[in-house]
Amino acid sequence: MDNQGFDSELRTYYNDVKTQIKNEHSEYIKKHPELREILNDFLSTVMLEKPQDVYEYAQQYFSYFNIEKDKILLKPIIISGPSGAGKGTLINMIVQQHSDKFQKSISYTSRKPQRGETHGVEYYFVSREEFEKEIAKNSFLEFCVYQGEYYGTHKGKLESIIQSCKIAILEIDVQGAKKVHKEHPEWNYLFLNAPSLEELEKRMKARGSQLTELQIDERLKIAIKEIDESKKLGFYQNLVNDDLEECVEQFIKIQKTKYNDIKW
Ligand SMILES: Nc1ncnc2c1ncn2[C@@H]1O[C@H](COP(=O)(O)OP(=O)(O)OP(=O)(O)O)[C@@H](O)[C@H]1O
Repeated sequence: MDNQGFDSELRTYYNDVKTQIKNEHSEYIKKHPELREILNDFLSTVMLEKPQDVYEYAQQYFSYFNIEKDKILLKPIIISGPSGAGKGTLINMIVQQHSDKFQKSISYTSRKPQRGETHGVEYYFVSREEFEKEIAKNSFLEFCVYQGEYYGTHKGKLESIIQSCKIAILEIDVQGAKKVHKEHPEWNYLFLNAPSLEELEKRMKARGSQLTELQIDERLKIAIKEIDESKKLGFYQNLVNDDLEECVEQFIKIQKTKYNDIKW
């Protein structure tokens, strides 16, 4: 390439950056002799076995490093259900009572925190720009726009729950769950409902945040649609939240049958 057009100051700058990166890299390699070992071993076995599909071979070869002795990675649970069914209440109760087994997956959102909300508790509150950067990096398992704001499940955050050997619980609406199911049909999907539409309406009205009659009507219409669609999808296990204590018990009973390789 002809470098003559380069401004000399810019060239010096680039050279400095290049040297700096080179130094950083060699320092890192010096600190991690295992890197050379791993790569040498990998190349040697590739030369030895000469696989047809090197990508597939590499995937299998390196998956060995994920296996920690006795470490059991548990499938997440996706909970959907109409507004007012008690998803949030149920999840909080489960996580409080069984903190050794379950952990709530906290979503990212671009909306501003409301009074009393804390970053990392209700949501990870990020700016719209940060959220969009993460979308570009394909960091979300699923995301949606609700009332003009982004909401999504960050793969990295979810992975760290899975790696801690806990069952991650994700609250995701039916549309989001549909997307996740396409990628992970083996995960567990639970549809929580109130015992009746009347009870659903009662709970919506009883909630702190005052909803207008119109908003409640709107939510009930969406609820009917969601209940209908959940039945058609066929991958949900149904759970009715009538008495909360009983619902928690029922939830645990279901999970005992699904996760029988852990101590209950
Ligand atoms: N078993 C129950 N019996 C009576 N009330 C309940 C029960 N479970 C939850 N509730 C109440 O119903 C209301 C809605 O609960 P919650 O906010 O957990 O619902 P949600 O499904 O998470 O709704 P949204 O999707 O709108 O956030 C709350 O006031 C909660 O205290």
